[in-house]
Amino acid sequence: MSTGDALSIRPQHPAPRPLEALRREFGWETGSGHAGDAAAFGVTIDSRDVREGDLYVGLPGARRHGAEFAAQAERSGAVAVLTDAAGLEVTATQGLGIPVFVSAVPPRESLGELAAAVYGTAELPARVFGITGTNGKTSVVYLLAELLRAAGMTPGLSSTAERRIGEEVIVSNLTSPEATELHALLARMSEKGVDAVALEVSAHAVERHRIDGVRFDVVAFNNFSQDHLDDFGDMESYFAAKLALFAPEHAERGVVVVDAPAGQRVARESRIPVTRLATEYGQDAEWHLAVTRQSLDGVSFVLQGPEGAHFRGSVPVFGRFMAENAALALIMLHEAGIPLERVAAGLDRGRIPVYIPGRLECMNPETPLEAGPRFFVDYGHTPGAFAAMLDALAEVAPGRIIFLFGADGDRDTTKREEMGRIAGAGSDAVIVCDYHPRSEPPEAIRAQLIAGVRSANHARVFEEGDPRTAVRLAVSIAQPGDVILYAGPGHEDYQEIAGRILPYSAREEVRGALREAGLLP
Ligand SMILES: CC(=O)N[C@H]1[C@@H](OP(=O)(O)OP(=O)(O)OC[C@H]2O[C@@H](n3ccc(=O)[nH]c3=O)[C@H](O)[C@@H]2O)O[C@H](CO)[C@@H](O)[C@@H]1O[C@H](C)C(=O)N[C@@H](C)C(=O)N[C@H](CCC(=O)O)C(=O)O
Ligand SMILES: Nc1ncnc2c1ncn2[C@@H]1O[C@H](COP(=O)(O)OP(=O)(O)OP(=O)(O)O)[C@@H](O)[C@H]1O
Repeated sequence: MSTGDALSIRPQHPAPRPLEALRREFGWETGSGHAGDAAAFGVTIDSRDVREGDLYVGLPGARRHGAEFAAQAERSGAVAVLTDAAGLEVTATQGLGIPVFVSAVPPRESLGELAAAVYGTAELPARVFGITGTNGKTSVVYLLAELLRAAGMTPGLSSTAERRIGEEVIVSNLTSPEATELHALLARMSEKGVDAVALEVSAHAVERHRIDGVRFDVVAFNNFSQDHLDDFGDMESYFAAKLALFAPEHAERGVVVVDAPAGQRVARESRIPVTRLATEYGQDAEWHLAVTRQSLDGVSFVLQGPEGAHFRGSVPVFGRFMAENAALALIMLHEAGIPLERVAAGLDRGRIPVYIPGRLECMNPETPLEAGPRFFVDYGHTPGAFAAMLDALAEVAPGRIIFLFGADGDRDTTKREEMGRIAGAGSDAVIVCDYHPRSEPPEAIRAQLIAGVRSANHARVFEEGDPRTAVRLAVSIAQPGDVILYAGPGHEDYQEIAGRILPYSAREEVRGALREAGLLP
């Protein structure tokens, strides 16, 4: 079941929270109206997501003040508004019939605790797992869910691709939901008997109080490389936002991949106890991972930890880093007191049957390599992800590598040349197409990417703005045994061009192109 157009998943049986009690607990002033004996059943910061009985929180934003939407929230059933002093002024002219409360501290700073109070999620019976890092968070979340299922548990998850509780699914627009959405989701998970929750935690989420009010049993850090410099300004601030997750106010304990200096620094500077994973035996760590076999169809590994803890298994997705993602997820379970033997008992010879939507997803796994190319669709959009994927492919690709990609408009522009350079250095042919140009001229974005590719002075470069044509061009130049990797769109089903959201599914397009070429039935 999908939840249609709703912006958030809500509990079906919310308890009433008297407004006056909330007002006193959080120390709000009454700006206008009276709480009376009204009660809130939910809380949201988005007027478009208001349900009957909600407390609407009008936050200042980059473009608008949320208080501007208070009247709209009232029309949709909000029973009260919470805002700041500036927001109170904004509401003064709206003729509201519901009370307006004013918080002395910026309301965002207490949003997590407020949402936990409204939805009753401050103490959860479920174990909660969180993963942060630049690349691979979504993959780790799906692996966690699969391993928890194997251990006999009922997982719920929140990732860039979707929020999921069993068959109840909502497509996400943020990697990490706002606190109000997150606590509503957790409340619904509790209703559905979820006993383990896997959450992707972006740096934005830590910095913008989106995870406040959640107590993680185990958090993990996998890797760190350039991304989001448009938001964080520099790498140190971006790093600091991720490191801040490793603090007692957020989590009990942590797991850190220490192959690279960033991970070693997280392990050193963490304010909670951490255990370390290394993929090199020389590296000082409690856990070590060794890849034992790999092919285009997946990777097998052995994981060894303290006091004889070990796991031998495989993942049906290629790349050493996928083994690392799986190892990280396994250690997180171990740290939460779920024995690896219990996980193994729920699997067939250690095979983790994970499906990660749009992450190195092979669109034609049945095509014999001697009959045609294999086409993968991926969500990678950072230099770090490109390097990891292309290094991994270099180890397993039987033929040439054809790399198809574009880059986000209106987002971190400084990573484009490096993405192009890595694409050029690691592939035999590169096709540069459009991704989400947004308000930028698409040809200017392509030119930056192509300059990067040419700086590697290696691959053949094709420019084809229309991704539908680019996909077909890739199929037409590929030979049996070649691998085509289309990085960027992953699971997405839209393209954002000049303020318009247009339907576009890379996966559907690739399937169509493969069918036209006789490579899919
Ligand atoms: C650039 C940015 O961070 N924008 C976020 C921000 O929007 P804003 O400040 O521009 O908000 P605004 O449009 O001025 O509106 C102000 C307030 O009015 C409310 N509003 C607005 C319009 C309306 O009709 N009704 C209404 O209630 C909004 O909910 C908001 O609370 O506040 C919104 C509500 O809190 C966020 O949803 C929105 O995230 C956008 C969608 C976004 O793309 N954020 C990115 C940067 C992000 O968070 N990314 C990370 C990392 C992803 C990764 O690692 O790959 C993530 O976790 O997703
Ligand atoms: N451990 C890893 N190290 C480096 N790259 C990885 C790793 N795991 C996955 N990747 C690459 O990064 C891409 C994005 O992976 P994934 O979506 O899991 O990351 P993410 O951190 O969730 O990113 P986002 O928050 O933008 O969704 C993958 O498709 C793959 O190309």
